[in-house]
Amino acid sequence: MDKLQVRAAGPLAGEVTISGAKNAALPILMAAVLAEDTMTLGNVPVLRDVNTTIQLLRQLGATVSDLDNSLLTIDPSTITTCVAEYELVKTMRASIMLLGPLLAKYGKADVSLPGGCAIGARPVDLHIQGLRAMGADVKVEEGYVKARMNGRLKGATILMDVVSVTGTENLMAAAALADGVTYIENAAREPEVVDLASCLNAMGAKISGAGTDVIRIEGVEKLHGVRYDVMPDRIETGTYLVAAAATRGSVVCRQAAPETLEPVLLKLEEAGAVIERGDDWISLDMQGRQPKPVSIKTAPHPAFPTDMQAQFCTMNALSSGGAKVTETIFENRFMHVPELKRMGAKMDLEGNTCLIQGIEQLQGAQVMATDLRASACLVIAGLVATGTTVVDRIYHLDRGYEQIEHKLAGLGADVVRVK
Ligand SMILES: CC(=O)N[C@H]1[C@@H](OP(=O)(O)OP(=O)(O)OC[C@H]2O[C@@H](n3ccc(=O)[nH]c3=O)[C@H](O)[C@@H]2O)O[C@H](CO)[C@@H](O)[C@@H]1O
Ligand SMILES: C=C(OP(=O)(O)O)C(=O)O
Repeated sequence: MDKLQVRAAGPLAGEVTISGAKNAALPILMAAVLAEDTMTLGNVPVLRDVNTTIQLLRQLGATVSDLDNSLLTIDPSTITTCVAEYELVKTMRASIMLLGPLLAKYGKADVSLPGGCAIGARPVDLHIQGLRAMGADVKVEEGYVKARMNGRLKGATILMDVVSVTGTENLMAAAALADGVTYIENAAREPEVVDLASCLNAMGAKISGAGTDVIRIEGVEKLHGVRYDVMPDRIETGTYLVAAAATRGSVVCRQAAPETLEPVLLKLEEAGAVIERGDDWISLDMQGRQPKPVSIKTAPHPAFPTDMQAQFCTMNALSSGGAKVTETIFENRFMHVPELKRMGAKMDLEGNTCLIQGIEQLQGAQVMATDLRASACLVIAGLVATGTTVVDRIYHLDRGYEQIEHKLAGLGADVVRVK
């Protein structure tokens, strides 16, 4: 199993090119199922989750090219089965986003239940309720969500009890081919929802309101293939910005989307970073200063993203004072805290809040990555720790960060992958 060996090498400095967003690429790849002909997707990140999605689509019978220079073609017209098997689904929760598109296009879908994961139970009840509201017969049997619809789904008004990103995406994609108008109320407003809506609209869908909490989808009979470029990854961008801040360094993120990252940039400024932004770049400069503590509370967009919480825990652990980090989205997303404590961090959990007292330096240790962003926060910790930090189980990291060791090395970090 691969590990990352990290040693402190001073402040990070330089430029890093941001990849396409995992959380936009995955729903867009799954929504390709809705097209009548070939989709050509650009800026697709080379990630384990993208690879899993390619395998899932091929298992359905779709003709999918190999990922070449961030380009991927998907011809869904060769699909022969609507079953997404457990073996692949269990490795990636986002597989549930095949449910809506398969059901809308073929009238049936059997998608394995993804199960719980390290950060929380993550039920899919809202996905199921929404499809039922559109007239589908949906059962959970033998570990599978089995959905059936005779004819087209029917437009409906769906009120989401909880703001759900993939729930909104699944239902929006399904409604694109429904008969009539669907309203999704209390919809997720994340930029990745907007990117999926833009892709669907380019395919011929009639979606308005994406990015607000009410999305209107006027169903159409058919969608066609298009060429579409996936948006930049705001969480990858935020991770490199925090890595630079924690090391008291500087970084320029190229091919980024600053407008998708406002809550993170504001908190980095509060930490003392000098931030500048252009159309597609963001720079951060700590001018050698130790980060100031910043308290955060995660919540749905446009508030502070849960996917940046772990990285901010590390930055606060190295800050000049005390901070409070509150997680409101996932019930178990502090698995990194005991690992950071093994590196000498001063932090304590009280319910869904982590109380952190910053110190000057952490100590290298062997640590275990438990989920994607927890892994990233441990790598950042290693960049400023004495001695060597070995981060185990980095297959989590490979789900969401393209070539992290090469990108960090480009910024002057001493990070090596060991087999
Ligand atoms: C592939 C992808 O885009 N993943 C992102 C997506 O995950 P994902 O879409 O799975 O997360 P959700 O937005 O659905 O989860 C938000 C909350 O809603 C709850 N919930 C969700 C669905 C449901 O049917 N019932 C229910 O109760 C969840 O348990 C959680 O407490 O948004 C999360 C929150 O921004 C991010 O951390 C993930 O990186
Ligand atoms: C939790 C995440 O992803 P997923 O929903 O794919 O598990 C994440 O990207 O931080």
